[in-house]
Amino acid sequence: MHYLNAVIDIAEQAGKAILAVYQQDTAAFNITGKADDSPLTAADLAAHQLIVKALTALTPHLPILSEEAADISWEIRKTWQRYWLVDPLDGTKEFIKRNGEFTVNIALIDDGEPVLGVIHAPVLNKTYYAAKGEGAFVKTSAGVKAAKVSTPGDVIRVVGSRSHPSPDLAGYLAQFAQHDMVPVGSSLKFCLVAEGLADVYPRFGPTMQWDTGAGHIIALEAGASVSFDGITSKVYQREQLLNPHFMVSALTP
Ligand SMILES: Nc1ncnc2c1ncn2[C@@H]1O[C@H](COP(=O)(O)O)[C@@H](OP(=O)(O)O)[C@H]1O
Ligand SMILES: [Mg+2]
Repeated sequence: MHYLNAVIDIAEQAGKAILAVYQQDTAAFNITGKADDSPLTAADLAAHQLIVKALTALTPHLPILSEEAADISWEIRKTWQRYWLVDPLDGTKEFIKRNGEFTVNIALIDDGEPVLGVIHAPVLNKTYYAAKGEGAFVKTSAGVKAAKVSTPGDVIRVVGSRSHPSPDLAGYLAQFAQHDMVPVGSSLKFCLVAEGLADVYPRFGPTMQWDTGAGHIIALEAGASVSFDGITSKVYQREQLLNPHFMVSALTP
C-alpha cells in the first residue's frame, strides 16, 4: 500500500511531539476534561495538529476524522468513501500516569473497513503496521518482523483495559480452565494479540471508532479474528462513533 511508509513516518513524528510533552513536568501537560469526562492534554493536541497537517499534505483529497476534531455530522461523514481515522493519543490516562502504555493510531478506512493501520508506541519505540492483504509487521530499533498470532497454550493469555475495567469480563473469563489476565492501556492490547504475546482481547466496555480502526486491521492481518457485537461489516461507516463490545482473538472460533 503506497501510503504505509509515509503514515509510519507521520505516526513516529507525532510520537516525538508527544514525548516532548511527556518529558516535561506534569504542569506542562495542561490537563483538562473533555465533555465526556475523559482527560485531554497538550500532547493530544500537539499530536493531533501534526498528524492533520501531515495527512492533509499527503492526501489533500481525503477527509480526516480525528478524536480531537470529531464534531463532523453524519450527513457529511456518510458521503466519505475513504477517510483517515485518527486517535492522536490513545491511552491519555496512561500518558498522565507515565506508564508508557499509550499509542498513536492512524487508520485508512475504505467503504467502512480498515485497509491500512499504524500504531506507534513512543515510549516503547515500537511501530505496528498492516495493510489489507499484505500482512502485519512490527518495527523496533532491531528491525522489522512479521507480526503473527500464536497458537494458544493451556493457559489462555488475556489482555484487558488498565484504566477502564468492565464487570462483564469476569463472566467471560470463567469459561477458561486456566487464564492469565494482564491489564494493558491503549491499542497495545491489539498489538499483543497480533504479536502472539496474548491470545484474546475481550472488550466489554466502551471504546470509540478511533480507538480500534488501526488495531482492527493489524490484528486481522496478523491472523486474529475481530468481531463487533451486532455488526458484520462497515464498522467504521456508522452514525454512532461509539463502538459496540468486541472481541479480538487468536483462539479458534
Ligand atoms: N466511557 C467511555 N466512553 C467512550 N470511550 C471510552 C470510555 N472509557 C474509555 N474509553 C476509550 O478507551 C480508550 C482507552 O483505552 P483503554 O481503556 O483500552 O486503555 C480511550 O481512549 P483515549 O485515551 O484516546 O481517550 C477512550 O476512547
Ligand atoms: Mg485519544
